[in-house]
Amino acid sequence: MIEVRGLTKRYGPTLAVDDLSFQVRPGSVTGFLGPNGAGKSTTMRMILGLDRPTAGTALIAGKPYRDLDHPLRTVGALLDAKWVHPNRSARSHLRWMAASNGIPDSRVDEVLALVGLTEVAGKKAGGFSLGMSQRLGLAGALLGDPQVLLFDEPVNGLDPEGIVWIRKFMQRLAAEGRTVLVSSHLLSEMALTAEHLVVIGRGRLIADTSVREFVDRASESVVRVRSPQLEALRSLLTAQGLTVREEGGTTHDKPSLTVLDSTTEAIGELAAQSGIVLHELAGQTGSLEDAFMKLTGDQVQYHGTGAAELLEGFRTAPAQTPLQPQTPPGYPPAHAKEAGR
Ligand SMILES: Nc1ncnc2c1ncn2[C@@H]1O[C@H](COP(=O)(O)OP(=O)(O)OP(=O)(O)O)[C@@H](O)[C@H]1O
Repeated sequence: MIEVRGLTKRYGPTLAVDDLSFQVRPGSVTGFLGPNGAGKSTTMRMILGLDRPTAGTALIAGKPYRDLDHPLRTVGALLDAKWVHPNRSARSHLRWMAASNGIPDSRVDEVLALVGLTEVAGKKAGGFSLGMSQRLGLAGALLGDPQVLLFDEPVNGLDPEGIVWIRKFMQRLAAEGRTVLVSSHLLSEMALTAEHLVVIGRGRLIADTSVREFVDRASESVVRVRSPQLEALRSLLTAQGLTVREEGGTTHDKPSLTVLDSTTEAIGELAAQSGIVLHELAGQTGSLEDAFMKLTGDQVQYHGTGAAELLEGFRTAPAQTPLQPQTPPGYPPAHAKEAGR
């Protein structure tokens, strides 16, 4: 279990994380979703004791990271997969990590097998592809067999095969009863990976909801309707206060109306009462972006930005910048304590 309460981080004039509260429960993958710069990495770094909050607390298994007796046995994290000594082999990298955390050597070969790196365990990690580096990072996160796992944009830059592998791996870890928090700026990826979503924008909580609910909101909202009496239908619907948009009307596509925030039942009955003939009446599965827009309208305005601008961040987000410092928890052991945090 991860519990974040009133978490706030200010970097000079930038409020990176703003009074954020949420819980991450065991047994399912929780997606931590937000556009680039929303504050996901900062939040994760505070949870992992790598950054000190300006206000608020982040607890893992009921304690701040710095108070954990065995950090690596409690929480594992994959922040930056390229954080390895390039001349070390995968096995010696993990052995060094295990030794400095009081974890028996035998666990190293177990985790190498878990992530499918046994055959290349003796090879220098510096020559690994991004996908292999991600697996090595995962092996490191799993060394202490922790119940809580955090992954920051784990599929960034991976090929489709690597993405599916990581996704299934995270789901398996959750199915074993672990608490899994995974950040992403991609709605579509999270819809496939996570069961629960914590959505943030500009450092603030926007939604804390199941993926199913999130998707349902999208599918409920839009109805497409065609009629030979399109103008009469449009007047009828707008008189009811509904938002109506005309679509199509090209040689390939007959004109239709898209009605927001209504149902096929309501529109069918209205049309029947007015004697309007319908040629098509279909509930449309809205995109996740539609659901996001619906869900965030007010909060987005609160931040003084348009929903479209925020969504633009989801669609055209540039590659993630590396985290600073690039140090996973437990490296070196009790480093947070030594730093006096
Ligand atoms: N060390 C730092 N010093 C100053 N500003 C920072 C620092 N780290 C993050 N920020 C700022 O805090 C805000 C949140 O950044 P953060 O990296 O947490 O967002 P994010 O959601 O993880 O996005 P990304 O996916 O791009 O990493 C941004 O405006 C960023 O520029």
